[in-house]
Amino acid sequence: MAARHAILVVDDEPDLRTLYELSLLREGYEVESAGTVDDARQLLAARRFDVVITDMRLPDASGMTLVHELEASNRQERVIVITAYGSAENAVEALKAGAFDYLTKPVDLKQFRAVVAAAVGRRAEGTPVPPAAQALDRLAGTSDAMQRVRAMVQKVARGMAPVLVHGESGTGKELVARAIHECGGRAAQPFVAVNCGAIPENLLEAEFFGYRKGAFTGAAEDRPGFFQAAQGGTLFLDEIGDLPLAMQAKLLRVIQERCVRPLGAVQETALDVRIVSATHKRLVDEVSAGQFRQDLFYRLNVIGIDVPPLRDRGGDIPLIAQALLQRIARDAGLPRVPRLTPQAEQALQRCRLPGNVRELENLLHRAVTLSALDLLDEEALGLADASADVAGSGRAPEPGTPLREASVLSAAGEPPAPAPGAISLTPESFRAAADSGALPPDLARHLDEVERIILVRALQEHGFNRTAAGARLGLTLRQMRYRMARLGISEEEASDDA
Ligand SMILES: Nc1ncnc2c1ncn2[C@@H]1O[C@H](COP(=O)(O)OP(=O)(O)OP(=O)(O)O)[C@@H](O)[C@H]1O
Repeated sequence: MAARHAILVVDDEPDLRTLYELSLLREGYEVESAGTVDDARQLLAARRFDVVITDMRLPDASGMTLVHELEASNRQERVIVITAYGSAENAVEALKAGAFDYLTKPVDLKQFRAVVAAAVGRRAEGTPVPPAAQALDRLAGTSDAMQRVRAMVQKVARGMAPVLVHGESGTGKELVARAIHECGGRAAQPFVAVNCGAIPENLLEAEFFGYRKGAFTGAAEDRPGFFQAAQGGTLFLDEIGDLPLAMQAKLLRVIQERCVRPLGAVQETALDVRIVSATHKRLVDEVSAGQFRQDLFYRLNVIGIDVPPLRDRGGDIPLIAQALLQRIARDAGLPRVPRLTPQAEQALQRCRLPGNVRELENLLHRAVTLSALDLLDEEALGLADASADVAGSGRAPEPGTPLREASVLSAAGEPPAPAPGAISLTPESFRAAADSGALPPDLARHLDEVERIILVRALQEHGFNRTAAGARLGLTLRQMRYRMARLGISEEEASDDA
């Protein structure tokens, strides 16, 4: 039986009030009820509740008034609003104003119990959770933009409202999503991150919703999908803009109905999952172009958080670099955390980093790997010649002058690129590269770097047309997009393709 959490029910219809009360009492909650906003105010003035469940339409005022008042007075109560069928705008407005969650009339009692349990349950579980401050601290930077992002994270973490994080590749969208999860009441529950652009189209349903043994050829056993895996926690849908239209419709249904039916199953399972999605695309444009469902956009984008590109917060680079170096040193088991010389910090701030923080991270990783020194200068970063490459200039790189890329390649033991133009990497040149020079201390990262260089070069050769660059490398557009996203290659330059 649930702990004695106190719930206030506000509804002017006596029958409904009784229905909610009975249902809650049966779950072991302590319940009080009110028929008007004014009655509710009096009860709230006399004591604290854990949850307030309020109808939107009340005789003396709107349920929104209560949401606003509780929010303004910093009360701890979580508010669940009950909206009329088909009034999604009200639900969105309530979530934006700080409501924890909403239910639509006619209220399904199973869902009602699940939403109330979510509102009170997580607090009671007592599982140790990482302190919220840690999650926020991982988002380094003191710029106004980052402070705004952190404030938003803290604000939205408390509720269930779907959040859409927007920003260029590598800006830290996933870090923001994790911070939302860790700062909220779901921190002790799973955080499941899914790259929507990376899953082959024919597997999407099975991966998202799971399947039962025998549902299709090869389904040898029952398997839960991402939704089931995220039960009680957060599902992070990265690159949501890459989801094919047919799958968007299915996703919308699951989000609306809050239950999922695995392939081959008869029964649906109720879901308690918070959705945070991310995209580098302007989804509004995708909606106009008919590439993204408007109704799904509306569902996902209840709260929007914009993570600005690194060039717009260049002043944060030293702090972010320091945080990244700490992590790199820890992962590599280094006895001391390498530092940057002031000149190296300045060079980094002048540097064009289209791949944003991920590119900065790769660059530092490379420097730490290749330099035995604790103090990293411009040369160690491969930026000695890059001083003219001004951050924020918005200039496209000169064709054939991928400064950093060329320096990596030679550092990794391959002959430097003859600029301009591409090198054809024959099996022999691979062999030569692999045979000469030091063995990489981290093969996966080394291969990532090589892949990145090749992709960037192909993109440059093909005027940043991803389709053509992909075709040149034997990759489909989908594979190309995924690889670019994974390696933090800016889509900004590449987005003008056919
Ligand atoms: N403000 C920051 N402080 C410290 N590290 C950061 C910050 N922002 C991002 N990072 C780090 O940069 C890397 C890229 O971040 P993340 O994966 O969150 O970006 P993303 O926008 O989700 O990328 P993509 O669009 O390619 O999925 C990660 O290693 C992350 O930890």
